[in-house]
Amino acid sequence: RNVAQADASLKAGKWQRSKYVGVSLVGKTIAIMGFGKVGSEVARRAKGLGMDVIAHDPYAPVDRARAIGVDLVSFDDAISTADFISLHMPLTPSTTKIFNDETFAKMTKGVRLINVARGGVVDEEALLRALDNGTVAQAALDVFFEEPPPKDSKLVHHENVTVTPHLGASTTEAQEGVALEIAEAVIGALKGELAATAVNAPMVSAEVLPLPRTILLYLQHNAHSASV
Ligand SMILES: NC(=O)C1=CN([C@@H]2O[C@H](COP(=O)(O)OP(=O)(O)OC[C@H]3O[C@@H](n4cnc5c(N)ncnc54)[C@H](O)[C@@H]3O)[C@@H](O)[C@H]2O)C=CC1
Ligand SMILES: O=C(O)C(=O)COP(=O)(O)O
Repeated sequence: RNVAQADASLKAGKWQRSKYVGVSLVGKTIAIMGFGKVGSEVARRAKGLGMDVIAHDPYAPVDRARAIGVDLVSFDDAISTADFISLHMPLTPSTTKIFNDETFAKMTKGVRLINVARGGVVDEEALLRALDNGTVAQAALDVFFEEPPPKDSKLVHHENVTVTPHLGASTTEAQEGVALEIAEAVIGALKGELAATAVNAPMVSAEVLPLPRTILLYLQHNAHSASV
């Protein structure tokens, strides 16, 4: 129902019921691009709203998708059949600007795009063109190529775009969860346990590689620095 725009309109003293007619989700197809922790939870909720859910993820296990009634499909099949496309893949060299003029051209006219992953997976200039030519009817963006985006960003000010300032993980509960997870990981690492969630460390325990922990951490840190 265009809640954000309708809220701003009513607060500005207007009563525009016909302007803010929305679309139903029941029976619509949503493509989840990236079927990991967030994507699979979005899929569960979309199912609950009566949507048909398809997903694209080159690495997701088929049985995990099947268990919640989701079909894993190719990138092109996902974007060309969906009414809604929700992005949940990481930003990597192969996903950078994966949504561009060429891929927008394959989408159903009037598709709605949600990006709560990373701004860099979308070519923002191409998204503006797709919004202006009606390929994308509406976009909801939580993330931007540059954060914060420039004050005069045409995307931010576009009437068919709803924006939030990178609030995807911003609930009291989620932030407590993150704090606890980090504290537990640090305690575990200092005890010499495997650092299962470290992005810059090999999964080798202190027993296997018998070096003092401080030297291990130093080596792990510098291995990462050397590789970026
Ligand atoms: N807006 C926000 O505040 C937040 C944003 N994020 C973003 O959302 C992303 C997803 O988060 P999680 O689900 O926790 O990560 P995750 O690692 O559990 O899931 C990412 C999934 O994307 C898949 N993937 C990798 N390359 C792909 C490709 N080329 N095409 C399709 N799928 C691909 C992976 O196989 C994996 O299943 C994160 O990388 C992060 O950038 C995450 C949390 C909060
Ligand atoms: O966890 C993520 O990937 C997020 O995007 C959340 O953002 P933050 O870590 O709160 O800056």
